[in-house]
Amino acid sequence: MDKPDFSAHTPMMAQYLGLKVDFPDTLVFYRMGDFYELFYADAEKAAALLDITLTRRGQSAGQPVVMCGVPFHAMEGYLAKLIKLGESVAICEQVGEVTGKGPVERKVVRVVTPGTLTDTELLADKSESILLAVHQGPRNSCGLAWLSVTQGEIHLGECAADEMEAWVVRIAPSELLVSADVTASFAQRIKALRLNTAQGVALSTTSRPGWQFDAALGQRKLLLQMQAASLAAWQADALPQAHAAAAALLNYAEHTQGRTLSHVQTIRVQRGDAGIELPLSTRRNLELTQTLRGEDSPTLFSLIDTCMTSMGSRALKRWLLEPQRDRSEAALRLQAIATLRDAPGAAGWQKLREQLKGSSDVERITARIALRQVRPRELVALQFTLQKTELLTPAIAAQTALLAEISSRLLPPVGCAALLQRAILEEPAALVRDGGVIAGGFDAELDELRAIQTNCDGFLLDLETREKARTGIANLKVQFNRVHGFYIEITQGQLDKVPDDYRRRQTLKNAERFITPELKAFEDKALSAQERALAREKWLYEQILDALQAFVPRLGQLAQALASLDALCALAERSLTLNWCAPVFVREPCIDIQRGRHPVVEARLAETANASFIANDTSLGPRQRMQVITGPNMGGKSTYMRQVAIIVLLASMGSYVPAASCRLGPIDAIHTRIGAADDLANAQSTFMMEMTEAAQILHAVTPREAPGRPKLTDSPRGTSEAQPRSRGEYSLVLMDEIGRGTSTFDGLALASGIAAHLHDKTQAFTLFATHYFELTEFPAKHRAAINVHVSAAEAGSEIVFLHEIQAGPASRSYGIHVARLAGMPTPVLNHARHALDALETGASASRAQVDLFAPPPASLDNSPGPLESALNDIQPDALTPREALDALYRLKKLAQREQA
Ligand SMILES: Nc1ncnc2c1ncn2[C@@H]1O[C@H](COP(=O)(O)OP(=O)(O)OP(=O)(O)O)[C@@H](O)[C@H]1O
Repeated sequence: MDKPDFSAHTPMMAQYLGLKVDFPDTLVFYRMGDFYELFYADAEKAAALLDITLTRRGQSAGQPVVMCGVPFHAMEGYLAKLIKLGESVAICEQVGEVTGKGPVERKVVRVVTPGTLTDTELLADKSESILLAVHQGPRNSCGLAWLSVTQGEIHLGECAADEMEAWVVRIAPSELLVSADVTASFAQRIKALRLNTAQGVALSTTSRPGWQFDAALGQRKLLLQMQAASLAAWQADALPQAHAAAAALLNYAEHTQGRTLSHVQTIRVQRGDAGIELPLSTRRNLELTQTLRGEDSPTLFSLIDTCMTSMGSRALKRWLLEPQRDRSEAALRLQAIATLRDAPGAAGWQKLREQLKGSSDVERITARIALRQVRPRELVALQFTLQKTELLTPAIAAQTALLAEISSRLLPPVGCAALLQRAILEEPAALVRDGGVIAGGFDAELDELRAIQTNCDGFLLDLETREKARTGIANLKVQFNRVHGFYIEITQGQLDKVPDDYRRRQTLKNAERFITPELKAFEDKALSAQERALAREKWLYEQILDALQAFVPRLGQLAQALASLDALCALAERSLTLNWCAPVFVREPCIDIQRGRHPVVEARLAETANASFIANDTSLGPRQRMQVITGPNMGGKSTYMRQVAIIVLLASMGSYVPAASCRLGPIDAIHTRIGAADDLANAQSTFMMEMTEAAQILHAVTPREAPGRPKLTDSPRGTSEAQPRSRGEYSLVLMDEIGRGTSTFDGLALASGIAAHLHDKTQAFTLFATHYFELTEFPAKHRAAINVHVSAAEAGSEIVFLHEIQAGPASRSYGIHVARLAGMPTPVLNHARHALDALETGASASRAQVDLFAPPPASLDNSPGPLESALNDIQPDALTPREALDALYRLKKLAQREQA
């Protein structure tokens, strides 16, 4: 395609605009000396986003040039900010020599986009930055391909088009590629996608030309990437929709990196139904990686992640978020954890963790080697890790199948560490640009060039002594500065002694600076040696990168092995520190937990209140599938339900669990509907949210009478066989307080309808917490449901939460007691008690009209209020003066509250 004519512009702006044409939607950082400059619309956008000054300078094509700039050495910080805001940046460097004729040649060397980050500074240590391509296929089919540029795997998947959103949300990409040719409604759905953050940020989406989403092209690219003749080895050969997505994905990744991704050498095909279904609402409600407020801690992940390396943390997060229905991998992990827990000495988890400590991020360094972006210090860190790893391998050899496999991959590639040790200085400069990277003795030519520089000092001292003697000037000095090079400095008073062969270089206030033919000859040699040494170092570094390419596949395997070992050791450590037990997988459908605990609540109680967590048992099976849970607010219903889901999830990922024992049958999904936070961003009311989520669950949970979960794709050629649900497989459903967002009768009616559907139709294992007492009658009519309640005891007018799950329905709700604990003013409580009595009597007297707003009789409440109780509790003789003063303040506060 012909480029537009920019001849009316200055040569520099014409060059800029010529480059910009290829990056219309990307901010172009145009290198000019020590700055990256942005022009015109890019400048206006960047100035606003980065809060930097926008200026107008000179004219081009008769218009002032609008521009802004950032210093080149501070570029990373600005880049990070822009990427976080979802922008992409093309970095355009000077690549040619200064010729004096026209602008220096420039080229875009790298494009940084939210989904293709490789810079250590821009990436979060513990999470991947994922690039996802989505392809809208024919007949309601959809193909997906995704990767993290710093990992060695490409993932493929196919699904029905209406499942697209669920897949995208689960993959949680940083950037999404979509064809410019998708239908308007598909484009609209993509636009509506939001990230899983507290604010629900819109996804960064990049449109790519339609022809890039081509199945045949994708297959060819994948074959080339894998250097294989068939994709069958990865079971990835008959996925045309995913291949089409892969074509666009690889093309874009290569385009941004400026080269092929030679380190990506594995394909992983994800079948939608191979994993335990873990919808976004479940991840959120169980606070797996983010709290409900959107913070990173305290969460289940922050509790279990005691990994020594960021590779380990990332692996652990993957295990947690992608538990599999097939439990063989989890069983292998459990076996390995058991061995690591008990193994003595060097083979035990403590010793291994000591060895893993301080290991570098081999996975990301390997990717950066393949992309030729690796920095000298990362290579030193890699070498250090490789040497440590050599010590690790013999320690864990062949204890269990998984550990044996890890140990076989842990072998560092032969010669890699030795090459790095020979080639790179122990403490190299940060960038090759500055020199000081290649070790002495690695290259004779470099050594020679460096020797000239090192001998410089000796030569200069020698020259100074000789010239002092020749001229008789005792304070003569031979020196160097960057601007003027070498010179001999003579003070004003001594100028008459200067010999004839001295040539004046510079005049200062009190001195003159000279050069001699001998010094000039030395200067030429020394300065050119420095330049040549720098050029030689850059060249050698490229040679080293070439040599390292051969190690990339083995380094990739090593990284995976280190990550798995680290994650297993962390789980071993957690199991011992937190007193967790090994779950037992059984074939028959059941969730049998004895003395189960909620690990995050338990940890928080221990930390903040120094209190212990009350353990509870759970028993669910085909004959007892549903628990209707009642009891006071704050009694622990939500905690109990969540702990069951968390234990099931931990077991399914292959971790020990917070319980005394746990038997677990096959589980295919965990669905949750727990407390609704208003989704104001999407203008949904609490009740609407509640009903939407409940409806999603009822649709998603597989009815037991159906043969299996719906197939992933309707594509006739799709091979992603839906794994039929085995007879023993059940979904776990948590329903918390459904129906509370509407009027009592509506809510009760809906809650009982939902309970009946879950019991009769879907037959899932269901924990159903409710504040509708009427629902405690549900088990009488539904054979597989039972009543349980969280216990509480009354002490006078106070309530004590026992947090124990007991058989049978709760006797009463204690709502007013809880309101009192929350500091509700006494008059309101009195009113509420009166209204409650009236309601209860009214209900028993066949719902006679109750006046909720009638004032309570004056004598209704004889029990002491908070102020009176506090006064009664005080024993003046037992108080120190300080305690007495504190008590006085407390009473005053209570009195103020009552008056409020
Ligand atoms: N088993 C337990 N042992 C100790 N403390 C617990 C236990 N369960 C819950 N708690 C404590 O009680 C608090 C309230 O628990 P939770 O939110 O589960 O109650 P709830 O019955 O669901 O209340 P609501 O109906 O108001 O939502 C928790 O934050 C925790 O501090």
